Parts: sequence; C-alpha cells; structure tokens
Amino acid sequence: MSVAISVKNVIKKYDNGKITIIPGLSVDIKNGEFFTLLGPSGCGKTTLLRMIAGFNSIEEGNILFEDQVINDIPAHKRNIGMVFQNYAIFPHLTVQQNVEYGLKLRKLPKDEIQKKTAAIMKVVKIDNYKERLPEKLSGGQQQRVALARAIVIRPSVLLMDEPLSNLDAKLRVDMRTAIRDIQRDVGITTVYVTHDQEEALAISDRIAVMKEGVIQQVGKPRDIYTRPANGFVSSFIGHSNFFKGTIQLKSTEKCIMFKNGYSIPMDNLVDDVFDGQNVIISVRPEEFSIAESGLEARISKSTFLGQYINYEVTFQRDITMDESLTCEFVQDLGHTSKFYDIQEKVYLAPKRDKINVFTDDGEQSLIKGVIKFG
Ligand SMILES: Nc1ncnc2c1ncn2[C@@H]1O[C@H](COP(=O)(O)OP(=O)(O)OP(=O)(O)O)[C@@H](O)[C@H]1O
Repeated sequence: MSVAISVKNVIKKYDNGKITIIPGLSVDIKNGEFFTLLGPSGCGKTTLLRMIAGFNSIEEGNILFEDQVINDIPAHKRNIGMVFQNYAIFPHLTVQQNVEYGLKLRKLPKDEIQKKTAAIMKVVKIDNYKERLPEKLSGGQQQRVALARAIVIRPSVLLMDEPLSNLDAKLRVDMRTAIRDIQRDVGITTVYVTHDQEEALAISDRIAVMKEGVIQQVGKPRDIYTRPANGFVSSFIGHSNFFKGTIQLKSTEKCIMFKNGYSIPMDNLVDDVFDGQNVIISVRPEEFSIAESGLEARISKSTFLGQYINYEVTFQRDITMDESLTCEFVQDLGHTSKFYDIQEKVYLAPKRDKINVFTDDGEQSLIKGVIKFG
C-alpha cells in the first residue's frame, strides 16, 4: 500500500516557542487506511491532526500528501474533509443543502451536484430526511450529515476529531460501525482522533498510541493489545495487571520468577537481559487460569457480567506493582460453572505465552523475544 500522508520529524510549539507539545514526530499513513491517533487528554492528538489539516503551523519538519510537501499549502487547498465532535453543520440549511454546500462552492454543474448529493445521502442513510433542518435531527443524524458533507467532495484525506464524543453510549457504538462501513465503501484515507481505546480498537486498521506528544507504538489493534511496546501502552489499552519479577539465568531452566517463587520458563535468552534483573510482568485479566499452583490470591469482589464473571482479587503483599495489591481476572462462563466466594483462596497461573515482560525502569520497554507469542 502506498503512503498517503507522511509526517516527518514535525515539531509543534505554542506560546511563541516556549512550550513544545510535539517534540519531533514521524509517521506514515497508508492509502485508504483508517488510522487512529489515540492517547490521553492533552497528549497532542488534535494538535497533530490540525497540523495535517493546515490549521496549525509546523515549527519544524515536513508533512507530505503523497510526494508533495504541504506545509505551506493553506487548509482550503489541501483537499481534505473534516468532521468534528460538535458537527459544525449549518443550522439554517436543510440536510440536503448542507451536504451539497461544498460542491456548490466548487461550482460543479447542477446535475452533477444533485447526483453526488443523492448518492452520498444514501450511503450515509440520511436521504429520508433531506428536507429537514438540523435542529430537527438527533445527534447521530447530525453527525451523519457532517460526515456526508465532508466526504461528498471526494477529499483525498478525511480527518475526524472525536466525532462521536457528543453521542450517548449506544449511539456511539452504532455510529462507529457506520463510520467504518462508509469509510470502507468510499475508500478514503482517514485519520481519526479519539481518547477512547475501545473505539480505537474497534474502528482502526492501525493505531498510533501517543503520550506527551510522542508516539509510543504504531500497529494493528490486535498487535497493540497483545504485544504492547511498553508499560504505558499496556495500561492505556485495555486493563493490565503488573507484577514484580526477576530474570533467573543461573537455574537449570532460564525463567522469569515472580516474587512468590512461581516461575515461567523463558522461550529465548535475549542479549539484553541479565541474571537477577528486575522486570515487570504484565498479565491481561482474561489471561489467568485457576491452577494447583501459581499466584496465591483471595477473591475480594465478584461482578457477574452475563457471559463472564469479573473477579477482583488481593494478592500476597509485595508481588504486584500496584500499591493497592488488587488485580482482576475474568472467568469465561462458557468454559466453567465454578463460582468463587468472597475471601476464597485461589491460585492464578498466568498463561505463559500471553504475558509481557517489561524493563523495570522509567521506559518500561517490552523485552522482546523472551516469551514467544502463542
Ligand atoms: N493554541 C494553543 N496554545 C497553547 N497551548 C495549546 C494550544 N492548543 C493546545 N494547547 C496545549 O497543547 C496540549 C495538547 O493539546 P491537544 O488539544 O492537541 O490534546 P489532545 O490530545 O487532542 O487532547 P484532548 O483529547 O483533550 O482533546 C495541551 O496541553 C493543550 O493545553
């Protein structure tokens, strides 16, 4: 797949250069892909999106569309479509007039405007209320109008900034599926900003996880979830339980040892680990099994969720990174009918090929290769 947008070492500063928000960021976005910028509030997602759109200056570096540097091309000449969280549709124009607005600006022939508008209203499923004014539409319908208006001009890039955040939970889920389907139908390269990790996982071809203006990892949703590049990504995407561990190279079997003596054999010895090295072991809630031996824990809370039971447990002091010492595990009721009582003792064994091992330093980087991915 060819590259549609190339961001090369861009730097963004505010307040006359006093505050650096993006300290030098590079990423390639491929043609036709649904690419999401994901990260906590204030990490610079909107700032980067606005640089791509042409609403923010670029202090250093380049942004290219295909092979063309667009740094100095004004927003209205970049051939982009934009959708924001507050819809930004004209209140005094009907649905149809809103959608055809961009085509009229471009002075297309009347019959072409009609044809294109009708086609896109059908794709976005707003053709039934084309004569209505926005005030008579629900939030979801208004967002569909905004989407239709953005894509009817056939932009080469569609930029969306938290487009679903004003909708209620159920509508958000429906609309994200609709957006995904429409984007696939139309095939526009899309850059999507959200701080909602579930939305990002559900909707994206690839995700860039950002923290403090720096991309921590770029990858497919599944890869980011199963092999997060560092502790931040592991805790930001989904839930992770963090345990203290050490690398043991002197015993007969090279292993990663938990603080209670439970150990997981290593698949490979990699260059950058040493005997006695402290590490952080991360385990997803659904990646524990109840076993004869493992990490001793007591059930402290159980929440019945239909197909699953979510248990909170308290581990022995000092084996987890978390001060509160409680972790979660999920029991799939499709595979068991056993229920655990509050205060009951269990042994939890992490599924060995699903754990991730991170360095115990400020970076908390994934130590690659010690555990093979199952
Ligand atoms: N015009 C501006 N002048 C000064 N600082 C700004 C300006 N715009 C944004 N910032 C700061 O830059 C940082 C990044 O803001 P940005 O809106 O890009 O974050 P975000 O990741 O999109 O967050 P959110 O999810 O809350 O929208 C924030 O600390 C914000 O206060």
